Amino acid sequence: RAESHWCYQNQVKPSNCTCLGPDLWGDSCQMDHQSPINIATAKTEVDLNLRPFSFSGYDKKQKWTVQNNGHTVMVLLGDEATIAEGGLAARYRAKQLHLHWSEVLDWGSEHSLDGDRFAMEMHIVHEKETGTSRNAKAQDSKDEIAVLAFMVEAGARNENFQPLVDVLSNISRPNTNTTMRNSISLLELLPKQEKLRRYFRYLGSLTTPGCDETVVWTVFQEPIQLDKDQILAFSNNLYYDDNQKMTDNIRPLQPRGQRVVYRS
Ligand SMILES: Nc1nc(-c2ccc(Cl)c(S(N)(=O)=O)c2)cs1
Ligand SMILES: [Zn+2]
Repeated sequence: RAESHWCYQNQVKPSNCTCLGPDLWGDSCQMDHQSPINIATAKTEVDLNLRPFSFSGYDKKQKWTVQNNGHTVMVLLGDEATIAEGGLAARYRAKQLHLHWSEVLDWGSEHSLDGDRFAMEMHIVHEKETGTSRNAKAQDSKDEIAVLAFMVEAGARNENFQPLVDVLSNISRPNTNTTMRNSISLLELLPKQEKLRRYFRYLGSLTTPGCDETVVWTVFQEPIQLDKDQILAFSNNLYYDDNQKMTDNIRPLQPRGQRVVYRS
């Protein structure tokens, strides 16, 4: 029997075991420092080391490759942008950004803040810059990956996202790629920089298999705004496979356990 691939709950068909839903994900997915989690803001602890981030190359306008990989829409960021500070132990290089979403506008984020969920959640995935020496490549450190997570809420139209929204119809089918016509910079996709001083920090995992517990998470308090049509464009143009719309590509909340969530 062909190896069943992982999928989200709404893709699991009782008829035949087409794919493995979140309860059946393997690798590290059943361990106890997993993501996403609900962030109970009153229980977070201030950490004065959580200084503002310094963004380098985030202002560079790029024409990015965008792909539908069967689980999300992923923008390949070409190793040109890095982050440092922000309480991180090293500089991290931006590799890709992708999103999670729903057609239900208060259901589409992976993390929740005091139980509130948002229309979407955008993840910018970075890898730790290691020194040139080989032994610095500790692949299994708890902070090998740094993800910057931004909530997206329905509100004003966001012209900066339109170049991405416009190409979604070109990559409706899984395993298709396209290039964004207009070039935009990462910085233009984010809330204004002065709003990025307030964020939450905890150690967790990838929210997709193998769920490696190697992610230092940053969840920003300030949401990005897109208008309803822009948000719904993701569910209406993208497909998991031949006949199922890509929507609700969100992992269920995981137990926080004894982990402390810090705030800047
Ligand atoms: N093939 C795919 N990979 C991902 C992915 C990869 C790395 C990371 Cl870090 C993440 S997440 N959601 O934890 O930010 C998702 C999604 S779909
Ligand atoms: Zn993600």
